Amino acid sequence: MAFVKLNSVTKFFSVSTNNGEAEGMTAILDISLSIRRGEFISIVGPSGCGKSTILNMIAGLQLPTEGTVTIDGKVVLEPPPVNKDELRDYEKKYRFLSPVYNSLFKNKHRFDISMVFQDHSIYPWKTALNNITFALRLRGIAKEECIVTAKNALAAVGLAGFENNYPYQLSGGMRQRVALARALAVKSKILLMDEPFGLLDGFNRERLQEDLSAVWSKTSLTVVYITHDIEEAVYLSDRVVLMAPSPGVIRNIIPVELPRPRRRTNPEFKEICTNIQKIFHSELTGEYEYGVI
Ligand SMILES: Nc1ncnc2c1ncn2[C@@H]1O[C@H](COP(=O)(O)OP(=O)(O)OP(=O)(O)O)[C@@H](O)[C@H]1O
Repeated sequence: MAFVKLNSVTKFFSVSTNNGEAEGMTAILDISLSIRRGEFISIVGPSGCGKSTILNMIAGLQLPTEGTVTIDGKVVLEPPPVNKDELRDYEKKYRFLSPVYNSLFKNKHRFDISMVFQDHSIYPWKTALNNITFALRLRGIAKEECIVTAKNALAAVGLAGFENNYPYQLSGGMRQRVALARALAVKSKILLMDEPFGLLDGFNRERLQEDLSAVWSKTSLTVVYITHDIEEAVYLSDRVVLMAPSPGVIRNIIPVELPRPRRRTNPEFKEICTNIQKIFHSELTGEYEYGVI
């Protein structure tokens, strides 16, 4: 059964032209996608095809223009009402979007989602440990438990011994590990990752992919992962969703049925990567680089 579901979702943005007139653009058109609980799914596609827009709608940060996004059968975000009284109820209903409200309304329904972005988004004035304990404290967890959980999360991503380092005392890869540790520590059910390793060098990126895959295998976390890197998508995912632009649509969904941990040198692994590249070659025109779209 689908855990995260996009039902015929279209997203339309209005933008202003050079002469100040409003103009519309359809970022994604009629997208349907069902993601199983505990599944690791990657969305791959050229720049501007709507990958981040999909992630934002799952997170409840953007509202679909048409269609719905549901998590566990519940609509993530409904259009705001025009009537003032109804608006008050609407705001109450969607308080879960703020972690502070999450801790205040623990027993109310909420969608447990963590996000990791390309720029690590960790607080520069807090140590690695305190970046994580802060997120846990917001969820109403007791101080002592926060410290234990944060230490374990840092150890899980290879940062034991760096608890008291500030972000400026860590490398880019280590900072991204802190962001990953924070996302894992809060024990959300869904992890949304928007090109999280995109700024790292090849060596660091591969190490982080391996660690993410190992950590994910031990959880029941549902992951939606955005990348431009086909090899990365095949390494990490149960299924790879291929998108095409203008407007953004799903072209193909490719299952990756290889045992884990995966080996990039495995001929079957390479074959899947090559097949996906072929699909892109046949679908798209324009600039194309080996392995990265
Ligand atoms: N708030 C917005 N207002 C107007 N247009 C937007 C807005 N957000 C996104 N778009 C447009 O929607 C389209 C899809 O954007 P989106 O960021 O989802 O693409 P993407 O596939 O994630 O791109 P990239 O790989 O470059 O990050 C783009 O053409 C973008 O310009």
